[in-house]
Amino acid sequence: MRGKLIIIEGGDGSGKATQTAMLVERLAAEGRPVRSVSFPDYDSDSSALVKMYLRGDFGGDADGVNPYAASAFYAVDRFASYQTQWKSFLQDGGIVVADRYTTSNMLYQMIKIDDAAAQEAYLDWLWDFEFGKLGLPEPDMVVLLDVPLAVTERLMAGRTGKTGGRTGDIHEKNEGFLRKCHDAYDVLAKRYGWQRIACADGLAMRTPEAICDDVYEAVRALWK
Ligand SMILES: Nc1ncnc2c1ncn2[C@@H]1O[C@H](COP(=O)(O)OP(=O)(O)O)[C@@H](O)[C@H]1O
Ligand SMILES: Cc1cn([C@H]2C[C@H](O)[C@@H](COP(=O)(O)OP(=O)(O)O)O2)c(=O)[nH]c1=O
Repeated sequence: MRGKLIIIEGGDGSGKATQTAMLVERLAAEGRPVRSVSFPDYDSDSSALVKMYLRGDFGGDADGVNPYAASAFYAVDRFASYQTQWKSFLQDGGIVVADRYTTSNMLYQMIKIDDAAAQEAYLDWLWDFEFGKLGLPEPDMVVLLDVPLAVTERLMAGRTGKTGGRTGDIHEKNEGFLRKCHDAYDVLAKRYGWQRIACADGLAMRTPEAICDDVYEAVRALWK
């Protein structure tokens, strides 16, 4: 029987890597077969075009890079990861916890499009492309780490990019991007029924443990 695919989604620095690791640890402690994956898969050659994109090789302004092309770079990176690393694990009943997934394309690429009807068309295309045409598995649950914009900005200060650019990737350079992302959360969380987890109390982050408790509670519904 197929296992479960759980996505941990959120803005840059929202705690995805932290919560992914904590959730995996908790599920493993219950004796469940579980592993994590992370996208982009920077360790794999399949992320080459994503790295070129984030470095600015197709243009230093992310808004100027065709969202369909950029989506395809990330989607084929996921395809390579799925086929070579975790397809059989999931199909044999394993639980896969993913730090980012198709949901990140929904967020970061959709916001390059201004027109609402064109955004809808993009989302429909993306769903069909990744889950239909490429045959990637649809998530069983998407957990959105909900961090207010002001808190995100504070957390991100001082972080450096992972893709080799001295000042971070082209998304991080684009200030408007962060705000647009937060606005898009609402739309996407409602449209796709994502589980929102409040990660801050006012301007302060809640502890990773408190957030993990809420993530775990949400995820438990998958086995009820
Ligand atoms: N609940 C939290 N409160 C304070 N700091 C946190 C919390 N969760 C994560 N962090 C820290 O914030 C930074 C970004 O976290 P990380 O899990 O790498 O986020 P992401 O994967 O979303 O970029 C790290 O330095 C991490 O230790
Ligand atoms: C996985 C994925 C990431 N992205 C974007 C989100 C980030 O801005 C960028 C790099 O992802 P990531 O390295 O996870 O960013 P960060 O560590 O800054 O949180 O790629 C997409 O646009 N589509 C995708 O499918």
